[in-house]
Amino acid sequence: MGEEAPEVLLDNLERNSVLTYDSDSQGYSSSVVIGDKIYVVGGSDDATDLSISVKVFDKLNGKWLNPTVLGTKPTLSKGHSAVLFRTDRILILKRDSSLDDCFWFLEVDTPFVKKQKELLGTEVVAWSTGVTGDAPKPIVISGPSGVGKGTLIAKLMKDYPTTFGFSVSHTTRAPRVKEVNGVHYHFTERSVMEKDIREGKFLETASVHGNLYGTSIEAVETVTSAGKRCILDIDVQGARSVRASSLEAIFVFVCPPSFEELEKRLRSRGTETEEQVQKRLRNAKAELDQGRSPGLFDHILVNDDLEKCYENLKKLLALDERPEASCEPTVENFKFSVSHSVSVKDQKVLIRCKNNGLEAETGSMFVLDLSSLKGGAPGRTRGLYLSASDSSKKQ
Ligand SMILES: Nc1nc2c(ncn2[C@@H]2O[C@H](COP(=O)(O)OP(=O)(O)O)[C@@H](O)[C@H]2O)c(=O)[nH]1
Ligand SMILES: Nc1ncnc2c1ncn2[C@@H]1O[C@H](COP(=O)(O)OP(=O)(O)O)[C@@H](O)[C@H]1O
Repeated sequence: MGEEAPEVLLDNLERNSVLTYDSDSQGYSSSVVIGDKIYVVGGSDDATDLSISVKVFDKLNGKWLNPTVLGTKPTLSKGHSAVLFRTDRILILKRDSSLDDCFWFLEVDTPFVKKQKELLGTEVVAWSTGVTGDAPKPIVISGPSGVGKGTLIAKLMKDYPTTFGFSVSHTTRAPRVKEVNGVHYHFTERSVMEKDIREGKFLETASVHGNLYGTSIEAVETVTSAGKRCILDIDVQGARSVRASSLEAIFVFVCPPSFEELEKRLRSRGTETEEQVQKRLRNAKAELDQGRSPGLFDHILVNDDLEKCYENLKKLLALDERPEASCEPTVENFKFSVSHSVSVKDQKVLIRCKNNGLEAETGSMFVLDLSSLKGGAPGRTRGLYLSASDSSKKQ
């Protein structure tokens, strides 16, 4: 990468505006000026990498910065528009893409990105997929070892396979006999996991019973991209981290009816050595105290009779009223067919779609309302509302 900004950028520095252009070598790129930096989004330097690239140019010292790019990147498209939103993120609208792949946010100065800049000591940007509607909240389930979290989650997944998806954590602990890599956990070497943590791939991590555990951003996105509600089985430290993150979730703590019963279940499961059982029981005492501490968990369930506890879990997830929770788009069969132009006003993005080869008047207009945005990196940006504007209804 050269040290000089492309001419096309320099021409537009003063206007602080978005520029979108076609380039033979790089495909479709756009640049957005924010403060002293220019964010160039689009194209790819590497023919094997099919994701949209991001470059950052520092106007103060005239140098390109090499940003750490976090989150799942959007794939290259036939073009896109880029608009600055709330001074800390850029909304990318991909052309010719379906509703679930159309809206992306490149966060450049959100609280999450600021924190990652401090942690990593580099320039950081983070991608977050935009989703229409208010997707159902993920569910965090915590509780001491042997209390029955896995049993309850397995029942939920079996009864509602299209509604729920399990966030497959990474761990450095050894697999148990019946555990499958990639299904129950991603079993990982400590050195690999530590490297991934440094690279910002995790939503949260914790050291539990002497091993590292963590929820990767990808684990959550795999579930949500499949249109399912994410279930996280994580310890109390992890729950605390998720509480502090932008992933708005429902937090459920599962308690045993007694400590003796917990010990009995843990031993009868037969998956741990005596030494490991002792360690888990010691940790259980602290976890039970923390689980009951105010403000962390929304619900506490006592898992005495399994069926009763399962019914209570379903009730609090409102499954009896809303069996197939979904996040229906507000505009059906939406697709930016060929090209579009955008403008932003009062947290609303006006999108003018042009039909193939026809006059602009025959296109359609949509309004993307961003006033109820929630979430964001790491994870998805929810609460986008798309509606057809009056002029498009006339057609
Ligand atoms: N923070 C965090 N905790 C996790 C994660 N995955 C699993 N755990 C927790 O790690 C603890 C030990 O899990 P595991 O070794 O499967 O044993 P089990 O709870 O006895 O079945 C449990 O409290 C899990 O909830 C994760 O990704 N992050
Ligand atoms: N309500 C319950 N009553 C009796 N045994 C239970 C109950 N819930 C779970 N178990 C059993 O307790 C053991 C531990 O459950 P598991 O789901 O593995 O716990 P966790 O995932 O919280 O470590 C398993 O053998 C499971 O079959």
